[in-house]
Amino acid sequence: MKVAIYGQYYQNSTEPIINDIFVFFNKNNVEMIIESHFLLMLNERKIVENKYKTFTSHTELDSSFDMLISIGGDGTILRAATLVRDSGIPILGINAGRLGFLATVQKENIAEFMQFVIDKKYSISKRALLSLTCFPANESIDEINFAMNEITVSRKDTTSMITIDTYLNDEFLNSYWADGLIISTPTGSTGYSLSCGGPILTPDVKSLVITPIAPHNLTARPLVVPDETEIRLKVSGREENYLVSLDSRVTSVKNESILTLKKTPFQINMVEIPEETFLKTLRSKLLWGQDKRN
Ligand SMILES: NC(=O)c1ccc[n+]([C@@H]2O[C@H](COP(=O)([O-])OP(=O)(O)OC[C@H]3O[C@@H](n4cnc5c(N)ncnc54)[C@H](O)[C@@H]3O)[C@@H](O)[C@H]2O)c1
Ligand SMILES: Nc1ncnc2c1ncn2[C@@H]1O[C@H](COP(=O)(O)OP(=O)(O)OP(=O)(O)O)[C@@H](O)[C@H]1O
Repeated sequence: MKVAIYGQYYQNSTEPIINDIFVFFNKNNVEMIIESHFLLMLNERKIVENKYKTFTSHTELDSSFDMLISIGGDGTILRAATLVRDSGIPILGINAGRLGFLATVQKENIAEFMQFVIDKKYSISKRALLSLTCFPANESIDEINFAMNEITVSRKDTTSMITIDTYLNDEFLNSYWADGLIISTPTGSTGYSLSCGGPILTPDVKSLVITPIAPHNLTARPLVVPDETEIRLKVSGREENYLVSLDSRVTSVKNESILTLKKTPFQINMVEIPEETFLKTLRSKLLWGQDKRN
């Protein structure tokens, strides 16, 4: 078995996690290829030896890898997705961060859960992604053009709201007057969209959610549409530019540009361990059932 190991940060809490993973994988003859910046961080702190092979970019991750293990929080998983791209390599998240909604393996259970990985006792949860075309073209979007959580347009350098003309499959939907608009995948429905009043979708639902951010049209509400819908946006406002984000990546786009959002032809494969299903994560991470009345 061959796995890629990726992390963004080093903290004191990293050492026991890395120890657990490395001891377990070495004992079970799993080949580990480590992202070069992460290995450098670990080498500097003398946590792992320098004997491991490394990778630096998505071009080196091919079908010979069985899995990518992401060590960190949800932000690290979103970055990991930009490494695997359309390769189909499944991602497993070990939560070294705070919430870890997508990073489902808790650091207390690493050896137990890695045994599931070796025994192939896991399922794959396919996550739909969104991509964006901008007219006129915008180079910084073209570089990594997909989002696993959401694509958001929002105001920039001003408190003044923006107007977002929105079309679904060429039919006019609405002109939102708001701080911004979120187009979320089912995966992203528990992220930013949820904070703005959007519904939670289970990961396998074939839909997108259009959620306005603080709309001044008080009747505007989150809307669920089929994920085959082509969504076109035209933003206008007092400033010359507005912000477009794809997950954690942000760029600036000129007013009146035409943005076209579509589901990507490929999906990201997330590893789902039997003990850590989406429904269990909902209960544990969103504290469902904590109300003492039931
Ligand atoms: N007000 C908000 O809730 C808000 C605002 C901006 C961005 N976000 C989310 O943060 C993501 C980017 O993450 P980051 O690490 O760069 O920013 P960050 O460091 O600000 O973290 C945002 C928080 O959102 C959580 N999160 C991210 N994706 C999630 C998901 N699919 N389900 C449940 N929780 C999720 C993370 O665990 C983290 O606690 C965005 O894609 C967006 O979904 C949320
Ligand atoms: N490899 C790591 N080792 C130790 N701590 C880490 C590691 N990666 C992330 N962290 C901790 O988790 C924090 C958040 O990480 P990350 O940006 O990946 O997630 P996030 O998007 O903020 O989501 P979450 O709320 O799930 O942590 C970091 O600031 C750091 O404190």
